[in-house]
Amino acid sequence: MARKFFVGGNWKCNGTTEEVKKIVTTLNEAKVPGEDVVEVVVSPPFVFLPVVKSLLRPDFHVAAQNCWVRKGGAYTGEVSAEMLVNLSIPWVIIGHSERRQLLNESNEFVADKVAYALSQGLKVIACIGETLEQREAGITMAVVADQTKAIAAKIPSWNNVVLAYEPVWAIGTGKVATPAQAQEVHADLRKWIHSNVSAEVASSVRIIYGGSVNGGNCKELAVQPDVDGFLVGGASLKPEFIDIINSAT
Ligand SMILES: O=C(COP(=O)(O)O)NO
Repeated sequence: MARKFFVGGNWKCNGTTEEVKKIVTTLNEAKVPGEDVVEVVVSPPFVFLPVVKSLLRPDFHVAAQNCWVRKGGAYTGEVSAEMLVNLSIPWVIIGHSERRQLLNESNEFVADKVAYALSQGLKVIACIGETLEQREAGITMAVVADQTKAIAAKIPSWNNVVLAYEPVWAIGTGKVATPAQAQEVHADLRKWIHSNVSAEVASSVRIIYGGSVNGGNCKELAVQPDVDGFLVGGASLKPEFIDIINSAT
């Protein structure tokens, strides 16, 4: 089954109003393939979601970088899925490794968040990935399978889920996974989904790669059969993000 290429831009905790407006101008002026070829979703910090959404070209979409695990209420500092829906924000990134590590978000907690966000009608970029220690210990597949299993156990459908494999050792380090490393994990993840979810989901779910993707390395990654796109951090704040979008296969 042909899977539409997906390019996400995770702006993380960066930007001012002026800076995000400049990025949006660059995106709006970019010459890129149509939505039938590549799905582009940019993810500014919460505070800039309304302004980015109001200025962004209609064929690109926005995501929040997180949302709360249940209905809003006495949860100081949190942003609920309902609030994102109210702002017509269609996507949300959940389980990014920076949150798993810095805020101790467990596999279960991430899975509950994915399930709740889907239940409110959001589309989810669900992040998984192993640490350098886990890779060096040879347990990469066990770790990402556990992370995926927790999510699979809690969601009724994968229709609105994009799975982002982001090896922690490649995030922000400039040490991108080789095409072979990325393809190996993506293929194993698709096999795991085939055996534990369904053949249909395995062939249709997009598995995207994140971790030091840039304009120079995106093409050799994009041609890998089980790499369906990217979740880009640092480079999504730069004009080279357009090159990454244009690497869509
Ligand atoms: O965290 C990342 C990747 O970040 P970098 O591209 O800066 O490695 N995506 O969500």
